Parts: sequence; structure tokens; C-alpha cells
Amino acid sequence: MSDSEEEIQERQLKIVLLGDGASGKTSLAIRFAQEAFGKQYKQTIGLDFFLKRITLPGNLNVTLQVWDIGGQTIGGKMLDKYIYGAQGVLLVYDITNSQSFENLEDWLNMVRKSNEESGTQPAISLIGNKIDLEHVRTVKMEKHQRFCQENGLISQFVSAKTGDSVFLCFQRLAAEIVGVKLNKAEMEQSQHIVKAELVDYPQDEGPIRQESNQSKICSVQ
Ligand SMILES: Nc1nc2c(ncn2[C@@H]2O[C@H](COP(=O)(O)OP(=O)(O)OP(=O)(O)O)[C@@H](O)[C@H]2O)c(=O)[nH]1
Repeated sequence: MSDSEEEIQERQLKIVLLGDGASGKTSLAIRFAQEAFGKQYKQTIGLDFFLKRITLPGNLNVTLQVWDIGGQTIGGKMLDKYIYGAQGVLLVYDITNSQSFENLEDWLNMVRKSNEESGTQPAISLIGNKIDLEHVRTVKMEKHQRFCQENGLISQFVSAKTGDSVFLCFQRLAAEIVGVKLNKAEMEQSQHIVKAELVDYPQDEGPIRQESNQSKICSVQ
């Protein structure tokens, strides 16, 4: 097979990040796509896009089209359009904020409803973010596990700040979508991809809008 034929066969997967404002969706997307983290909170208005190519076991290249959707869009008219057609969803909450966990039911219902007509539901992962703040955790581990079991979700704890398991959570979801199994060694390897640079954004600027071969972002409001 020629290179161009291989490129044509490469799959692009639409992955949507959903969850309450300030749960860390933008931080996860930036950590995954650009290996950076910003301490300052800047609310996402509408949505941002990130593109990143990853290689799954079996040398399978897939490009993840990551839709970072602002937490304030819940109840808005555009939300079901953003979710529509997603093959994967990362449902994010903050382990130190119980309300962000309680609201997951609403986010999940939105996902189910938005894809009702198409007849296919996306693969969904429950992401407990900010595990670097384990000492101030308010959402019990068992609650997280029960929610996963009851709703058939992949379970993952991450920290966008340290990078812990961030690559892994995207990789596991992509693998589930394309039907590839990750073995224990592959999961362990991905878990430890951590590059924890801290970036302080200037007050009036958002996350770094840099382009590289590996990832691209743009914004729609
Ligand atoms: N300690 C810690 N802070 C985090 C982590 N992830 C995000 N934050 C902080 O939490 C705040 C909110 O993060 P964002 O990524 O902007 O949250 P969001 O979910 O995109 O918020 P919306 O745009 O309102 O939907 C920021 O101050 C981040 O620096 C984490 O893993 N650990």
C-alpha cells in the first residue's frame, strides 16, 4: 500500500469533552494536545477544537478531533449540535467538587438525547479530574465506580495539572471506539507520560494558540 492510500484510510474520531465549568476540560485538552498546563481559569465560551494524532496498538494511526465544550453550554440551544455524531465522550468532573459530580446525570442525559435519532450512542468515559488534590477529595471513589457500573462507562482518574493518566484516558477511549485492546503494559506506559510544565497565561489572553505538527486548535463562539 502506498503512503497516500494509508493516509486516506486513517480514521478521524470526534471526541467531546463535557462537564461542569471549571472541572478541567480545557486543561485536559491542552495537556493532551500540547503538553502544557495553565493555572489560571479562563471560561470557555462556546467551544474550542484540538486535533492530535495518536498511534494505537497494531500501528493504527488515528486523529482525535477533540471538542472542548464550555460548561456553561448546558441548557443552551447549541449543545446537542456539538454532541451530535461524537464517537466518544469524556465526561469530566472535579473530585474536589461534589456538585460537578451530581450534575453528571444531566450531562449524560444530554449525550443520550442528542444521539437518540442517529441510533448509535458514543463510547463514554467518566473522568475524575484533579487527583493531585486527593487530600481535599469530596467525591468518594465508590460513588464514581457505581456511576460507571450503572451507566456502562469507562472509568479513569486523571490530573491535568501533573499530566497523570491524561494521555491514557484519550487513548483508552480511542481504543474502545476502534475496537482495539490495550494490554496492561501499554496502559502502564501511557499512564506515566507526564510533562508538567506550568504556564501562567497573561490576564487577557486565553490558552496558548500555538500550532505544531502534532496538534492544532481553533475556536468557535
Ligand atoms: N489542581 C488542579 N487544578 C486543575 C486541574 N485541571 C484544571 N485545573 C484548574 O481548574 C480551573 C478550571 O480549569 P479549566 O480547564 O478552565 O475548566 P473547564 O472545565 O474547561 O471550564 P469551562 O471552560 O468553564 O467549561 C483552572 O484554574 C485550572 O488551572 C488539575 O488536574 N488539578
